[in-house]
Amino acid sequence: MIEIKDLHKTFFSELGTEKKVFRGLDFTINDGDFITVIGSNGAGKSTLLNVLNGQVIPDAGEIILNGQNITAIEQHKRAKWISQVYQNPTMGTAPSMTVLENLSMAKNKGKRFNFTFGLDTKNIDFYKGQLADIGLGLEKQLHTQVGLLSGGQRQCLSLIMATLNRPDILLLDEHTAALDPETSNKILEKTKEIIEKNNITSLMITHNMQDAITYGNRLIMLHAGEIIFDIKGAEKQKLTVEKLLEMFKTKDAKLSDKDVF
Ligand SMILES: Nc1ncnc2c1ncn2[C@@H]1O[C@H](COP(=O)(O)OP(=O)(O)OP(=O)(O)O)[C@@H](O)[C@H]1O
Repeated sequence: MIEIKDLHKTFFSELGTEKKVFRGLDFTINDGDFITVIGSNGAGKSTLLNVLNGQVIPDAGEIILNGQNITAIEQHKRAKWISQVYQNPTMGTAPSMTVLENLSMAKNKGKRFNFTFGLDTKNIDFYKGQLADIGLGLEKQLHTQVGLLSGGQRQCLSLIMATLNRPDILLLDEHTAALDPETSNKILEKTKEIIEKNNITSLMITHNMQDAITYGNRLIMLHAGEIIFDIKGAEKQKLTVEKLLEMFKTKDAKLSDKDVF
């Protein structure tokens, strides 16, 4: 379980203007939740993920992971528990290394003397099976440099690398937004399969309303740093794109009366 308690975060631009992104957010993520996160531009979606992964340190508040306060734990140390796939396919993989080298590195993440473990040849069949499932031909390119792969192939690899050691939480920041619709669907279906099979607690940001409805057991709508809708289970299954768009229109009225701007 992850508890976010009374989270505050303000950014200052170079010109000194301030942007209060979170003003006391409370949010609990239950074990096994697969939460889709939607919301307007600048609502704080990526900042929420960055607070969880340790890239952004909150001004106040606490992040509690399975009872442990991890608020002050550095990003590279949290990587043991928290994995992320980014929107940009060039992030999350090492371009000058081969597919198999990248997978081997991910498998050994968190162990001492990573690189001396060398290639993880004993799991090659498993890797080939995972890569073949997605249908982008990667299983035949284990010895290809990752920098030469297509964006879709790199995202496929990033997803498999991020989930190899079953993280406590998987963060997906619009991880299929840069892909064509067919490739995006393939990666989303594989994402769902991996999450469900391994029961990985996950948050997925998307601007695609249909994907937000189709995937996951819970949907949150973030606006001006507040969760204005939190829809679960059977209620979520009844959602339609039209209904979500209607809900979007009520977003300003849903904000609490804290000092927003
Ligand atoms: N490192 C930073 N420095 C300054 N401002 C930042 C920083 N990170 C985020 N912000 C600002 O905080 C606000 C929230 O940003 P965030 O990226 O979390 O929004 P978002 O909901 O993910 O938006 P989008 O849908 O456009 O990606 C924005 O106004 C953004 O400009």
